[in-house]
Amino acid sequence: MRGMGRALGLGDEFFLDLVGERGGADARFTYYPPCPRPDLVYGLKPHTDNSVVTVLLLDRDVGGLQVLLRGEEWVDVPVLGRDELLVVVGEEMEIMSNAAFRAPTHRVVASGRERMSLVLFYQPEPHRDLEPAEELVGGDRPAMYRKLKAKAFADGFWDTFALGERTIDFLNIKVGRQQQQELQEAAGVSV
Ligand SMILES: O=C(O)CCC(=O)C(=O)O
Ligand SMILES: [Fe+2]
Repeated sequence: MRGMGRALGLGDEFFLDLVGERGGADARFTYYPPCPRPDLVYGLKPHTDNSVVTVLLLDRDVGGLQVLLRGEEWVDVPVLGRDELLVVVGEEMEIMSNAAFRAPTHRVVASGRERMSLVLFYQPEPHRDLEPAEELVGGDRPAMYRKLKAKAFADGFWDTFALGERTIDFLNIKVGRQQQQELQEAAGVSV
């Protein structure tokens, strides 16, 4: 997260300060049993993560994780035969960064071999407001998401996952063009 703040010219502590010190991380350990008909089912269906960032310890031997590129092409995350950590941007970072970073859709395809992964979903402190950082909102880049509590966002995840939607869409957080103009006018920014 330090690198992400630095990449946007906002300093190392920027995102760490926004999420707070007591945000914590949910851990998920997933065992994917060998699947006799991998052509019929997913290991894990397409989704975006409900996190600021997700850190995955991938199975060192068996692949299956794929990322959707440009909304059309599934690309395999390579298996390198050693312990690898992969950092995935979550939807909460997409909101905080005003879409400077976007949460990628990803899935796990089933295979005939067993597979394991260990995943940590880093969360903001639940009482924090989740909203585009004002440093990343300007005249030519209006706020793309409206404010809500981090806890309200986190609570939306399982319904969202069941429906196969993004939490941002399910909770209707995206701000339309008209609303962006109103918000900017209220903030005294000319459009
Ligand atoms: O098991 C994996 O490699 C990915 C797991 C994942 O995307 C998730 O738990 O959200
Ligand atoms: Fe995921």
